[in-house]
Amino acid sequence: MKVLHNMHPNDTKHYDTERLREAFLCEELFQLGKINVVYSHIDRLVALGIMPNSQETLSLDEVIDKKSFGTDFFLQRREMGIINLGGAAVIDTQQGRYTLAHLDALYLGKETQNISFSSLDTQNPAVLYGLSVPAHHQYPNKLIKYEEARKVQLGSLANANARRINQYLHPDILETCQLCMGMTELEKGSVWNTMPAHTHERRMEAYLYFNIEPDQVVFHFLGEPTETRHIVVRDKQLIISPSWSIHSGCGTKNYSFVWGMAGENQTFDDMDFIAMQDLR
Ligand SMILES: O=C[C@H](O)[C@@H](O)CC(=O)C(=O)O
Ligand SMILES: [Zn+2]
Repeated sequence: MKVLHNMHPNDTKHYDTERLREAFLCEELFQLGKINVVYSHIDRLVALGIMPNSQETLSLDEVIDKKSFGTDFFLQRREMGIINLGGAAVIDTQQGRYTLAHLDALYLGKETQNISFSSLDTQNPAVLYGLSVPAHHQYPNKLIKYEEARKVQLGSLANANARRINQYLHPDILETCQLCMGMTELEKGSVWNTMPAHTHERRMEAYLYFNIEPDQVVFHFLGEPTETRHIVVRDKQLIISPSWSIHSGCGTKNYSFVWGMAGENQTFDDMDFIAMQDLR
């Protein structure tokens, strides 16, 4: 398990490229036949990269033992959201079996047990991206198909930021303790996400970029609004963004990303937008 620590904005000003990448970026979350786990001390968010091959089932309990989390099983005091970025997947739990097509999502509430993952298509393995945060109430498990996600159209081609936001774990779709999750798809010819940039003091955010071809990159912008830095991000890499940091990106071509938020509220519109004149 990879552990990422908190960073202070005053320290972050002095980070060089290597140190920035160590603190904010996870380069290799997905490996075929494996479950990879990243533990961030920011809001105790856990990111999981789960890539079952079609021959074997991957069980969460085999990777996350009692010692790593101090509980009898992973979701004893946590909730989790999963979005499938690959081929069809089956997720089995003691509470039920769920089939996820490409870009379907699943919410697993507190106390869900015996979770395992498998791929249905031998040619096209499932790529399951999970986020988990502490939870103190049990809400029902729920499959949210791509078509059922709440759609929001933002930006314009003239501003190179036309994009569709798909909200899966959102208060209008289902109740969760704190986790919110969605996926943003940029239209062809659009390259900017989340500009004008914002912060949200009460929530951290995680960005998992995908649909980036090998010869393309995204420049992810972070830092305090008056002390911005960038990290070059490639396909299926994860950025952890503390609440004081902007989180925005510009690609060499259109791309997609999964965003997830955790913290003390789920009020999407309490963001502090940064005026373009104030960015530095
Ligand atoms: O606080 C909200 C998150 O940053 C994302 O919803 C932003 C996003 O997906 C976008 O603007 O494209
Ligand atoms: Zn945000």
